[in-house]
Amino acid sequence: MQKKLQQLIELLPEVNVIGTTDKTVTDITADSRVVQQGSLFIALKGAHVDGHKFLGKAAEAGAAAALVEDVPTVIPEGLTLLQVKDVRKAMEIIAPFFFDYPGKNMRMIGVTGTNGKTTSTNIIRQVLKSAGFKCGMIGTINVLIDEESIVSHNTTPDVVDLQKFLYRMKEAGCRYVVMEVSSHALALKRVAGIEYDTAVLTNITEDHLDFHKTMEAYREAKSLLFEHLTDGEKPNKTAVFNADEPASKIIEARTKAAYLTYGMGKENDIYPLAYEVGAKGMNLCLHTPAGDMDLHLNITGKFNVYNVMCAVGALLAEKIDKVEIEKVLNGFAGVPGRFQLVEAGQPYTVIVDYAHTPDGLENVLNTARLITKGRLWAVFGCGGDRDNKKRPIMGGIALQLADDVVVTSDNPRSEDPEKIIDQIEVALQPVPEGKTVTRIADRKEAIYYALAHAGDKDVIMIAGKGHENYQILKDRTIHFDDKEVVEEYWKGKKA
Ligand SMILES: CC(=O)N[C@H]1[C@@H](OP(=O)(O)OP(=O)(O)OC[C@H]2O[C@@H](n3ccc(=O)[nH]c3=O)[C@H](O)[C@@H]2O)O[C@H](CO)[C@@H](O)[C@@H]1O[C@H](C)C(=O)N[C@@H](C)C(=O)N[C@H](CCC(=O)O)C(=O)O
Ligand SMILES: Nc1ncnc2c1ncn2[C@@H]1O[C@H](COP(=O)(O)OP(=O)(O)OP(=O)(O)O)[C@@H](O)[C@H]1O
Ligand SMILES: N[C@H](CCC[C@H](N)C(=O)O)C(=O)O
Ligand SMILES: [Mg+2]
Repeated sequence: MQKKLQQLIELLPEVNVIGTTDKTVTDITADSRVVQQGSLFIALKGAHVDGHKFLGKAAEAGAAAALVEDVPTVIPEGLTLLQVKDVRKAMEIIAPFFFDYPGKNMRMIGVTGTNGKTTSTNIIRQVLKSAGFKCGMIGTINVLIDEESIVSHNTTPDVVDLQKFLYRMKEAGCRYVVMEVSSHALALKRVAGIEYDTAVLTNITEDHLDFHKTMEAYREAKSLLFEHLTDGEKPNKTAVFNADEPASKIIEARTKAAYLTYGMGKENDIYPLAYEVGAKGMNLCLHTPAGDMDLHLNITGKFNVYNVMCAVGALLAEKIDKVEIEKVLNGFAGVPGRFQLVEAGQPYTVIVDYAHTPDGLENVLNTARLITKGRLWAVFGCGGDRDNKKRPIMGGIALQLADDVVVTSDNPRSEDPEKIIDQIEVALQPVPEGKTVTRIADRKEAIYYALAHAGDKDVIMIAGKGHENYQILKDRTIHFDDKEVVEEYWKGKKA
């Protein structure tokens, strides 16, 4: 992929060019560490550092030009500067153009909502693959360029990385892309230049208020996916809504696209005729416009009934065969770290789950209660540098729904772990008779405590970090994996 620098300059309405323009741009990036010979380096002012600091490094690495807001006193030799008022706006224009708008050549399915995106997108991808389509996927755990897996840093990457991934997917022959579209991505326009074919809403519950400030602003960000669905040239757009999510009605009124609804009520296009939740799976009979589906799933919980309906909605919007959907759903093994049972030879049940929001925690504890014959344990914490309003709410939910609560650390990031726990603990008192609350900041010790004190019939829910194999501390990131901690404990016990 390459473009003449002059072509990029012509895209920008107001630009001050310093240096020669007769150059070829071979790549674009906002990270000086990956600049190659001929790259256009985009200097972004980030939350931690100003990308303008790295103009020298970019030039040394061979950058042909740089997109900047500020012109340095000493311009690195050989670097052409494109000075604009707003680098982010310019980047939203340049990135999709540079990669020839790859989203136009593939069917794009975007899934937004607070919880359930990773689960639903994984189901959708597996069905599309099984139906014979090469498929790209972008989400919290990984980016998949057909079968090639790349570990994710964000749920939805920034505009340049996103367009680069889409380009690689197009080159790999992908017919479909299914992606998680986070509210950050919508608010920060990371998805600029993408025209979706099918847009899906899971739910909107409390999270990310550090960023959006109010639930209304959070909903408005999610709404953008649907409001802009019919912009552009692609035909046959469909929105898929969770009718049990109150925000759906508001958003529905704002989209001009045709839509499908799913929910518990019979007035919806997709609804359950019956379901039965078990420890390791569930039976689900689903009414759909393509006929009833008889499903025997390896994932469980009412929240997963919603995720299945959401995925089925997207797949039917894409006119995928019902038989194919049923076949794949019946074999779907679940997503790592989502209600994942850990088998380490222990007498009780241990579940690792990614619940890091009040709604997520409530759902998984309610589901776990259905399969608990003894006491229900909740081991959890809350992430640092994230919405702190959710902390006492999650504390209250844990105390209400579990018998034994062990409050610990999640990813403390730059915050003091003890102070985060203080904010959760506000809601962990008074402790009702028959329940216990234990505070252990060290996550490994907290998990060990639950493992050492649980009875044979108990269920231990270790929530918040799911698939994550790291813990982000103030000064460093360490290897940490909830599942491994459980396995190590039991290995030691048996030795
Ligand atoms: C608050 C936020 O969104 N931050 C994102 C932002 O980072 P930042 O502003 O801190 O960047 P920075 O470190 O200050 O660097 C500024 C610029 O200098 C560049 N740089 C930096 C160092 C260097 O040596 N050379 C260099 O060029 C960086 O590449 C960057 O372009 O730009 C980075 C690169 O695109 C993102 O990875 C990063 O997401 C961080 C990791 C993050 O935690 N984001 C969360 C809040 C987020 O976006 N979450 C949503 C929702 C999650 C969900 O609910 O599923 C998501 O979509 O992930
Ligand atoms: N439909 C749902 N409704 C409520 N909670 C859910 C739902 N699906 C999953 N959960 C809970 O949320 C957790 C995260 O699920 P998942 O990873 O599918 O969501 P996500 O939207 O991708 O999350 P993230 O925004 O962090 O990427 C699960 O581990 C479970 O606890
Ligand atoms: N995508 C979410 C994941 C949170 C996971 C949890 N373990 C935490 O660190 O808070 C976020 O960045 O807010
Ligand atoms: Mg996700």
